[in-house]
Amino acid sequence: MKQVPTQAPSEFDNMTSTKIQNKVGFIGAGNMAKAIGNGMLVSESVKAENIIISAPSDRNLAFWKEKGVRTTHDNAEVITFADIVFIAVKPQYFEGMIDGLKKASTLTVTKPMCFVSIMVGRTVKSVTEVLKTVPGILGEFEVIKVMPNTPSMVGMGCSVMVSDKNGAFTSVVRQIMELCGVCEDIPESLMNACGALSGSGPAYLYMVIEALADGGVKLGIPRDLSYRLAAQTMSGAGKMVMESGKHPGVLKDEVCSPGGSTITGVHELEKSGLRAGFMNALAAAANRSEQLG
Ligand SMILES: NC(=O)C1=CN([C@@H]2O[C@H](COP(=O)(O)OP(=O)(O)OC[C@H]3O[C@@H](n4cnc5c(N)ncnc54)[C@H](OP(=O)(O)O)[C@@H]3O)[C@@H](O)[C@H]2O)C=CC1
Ligand SMILES: O=C(O)[C@@H]1CCC=N1
Repeated sequence: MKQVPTQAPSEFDNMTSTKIQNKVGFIGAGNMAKAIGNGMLVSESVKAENIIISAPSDRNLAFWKEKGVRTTHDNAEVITFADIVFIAVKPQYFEGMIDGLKKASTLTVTKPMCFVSIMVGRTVKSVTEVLKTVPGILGEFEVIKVMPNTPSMVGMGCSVMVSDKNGAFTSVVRQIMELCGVCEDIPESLMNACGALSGSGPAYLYMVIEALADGGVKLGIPRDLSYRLAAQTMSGAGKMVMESGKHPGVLKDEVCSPGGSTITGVHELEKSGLRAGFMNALAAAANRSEQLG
């Protein structure tokens, strides 16, 4: 598929950089690790030499090597090097990853550490209990749960975080997430719901962009232009909700002239069950997160 060209300035251009001295590691080097790591690197808040990342294969490591980040296939090396370690593997692979750490004869750490779990479904308690079974992790550690999203890659991330307010690493982890966008504190009871909304949400909204663009193409708009118009319209509508202080229903009403074209389109969307579709999608995603935990 052709990439959608854009002239939009990066959100990173507006950021003031906060210097973070901690050594940060990632176990797992895929989409989400890249998105958070990119935020740290582009904002120049964490030096590349203070970051380490591991994955079993080389598939995703080239991206990091190019940026001067230390890479390894050994998860124990990440824990030995870093004091903040993001667990960025799929939840289904967590136990396998832990089994590897239990067997790692090179792993003996006594320093205070923080593990940031971004795994969908896994609770702070369950991650803490599993990490406690690793004999080489001998020091005190805290576990922070973060549910990020992939727009972190462009500084427009929306993360939620569950942490101990008095934890030694809480504020620096929040700072890291804020390098990639916004980060809200939530109670853990809302984690799967927030994951379904902001964690999974980009996928649903990309589908909306695709659908709007297809609608445009059907009406004769060239595809590239159609994607640009759809994406910018989505971005502008989000900004209006954030900045105007108006209820989204009021903003919708401002677009719908009486007897006009938009209300005619709104009627079709209501007939298609759009709102119920989104509500059902979020409920299904939250339910699946629960199962994965
Ligand atoms: N993608 C998203 O939008 C979001 C994802 N998340 C969470 O983030 C986590 C990662 O997801 P995502 O980045 O999309 O997944 P990816 O599949 O893109 O990446 C997973 C990474 O884990 C690596 N991996 C697999 N097994 C191990 C292991 N034993 N030790 C070390 N690394 C391992 C893979 O290695 P290799 O490179 O060799 O394949 C890969 O680099 C998941 O837990 C997910 O729930 C949370 C919010 C949003
Ligand atoms: O689909 C998933 O499992 C992950 C969690 C939130 C977004 N992606």
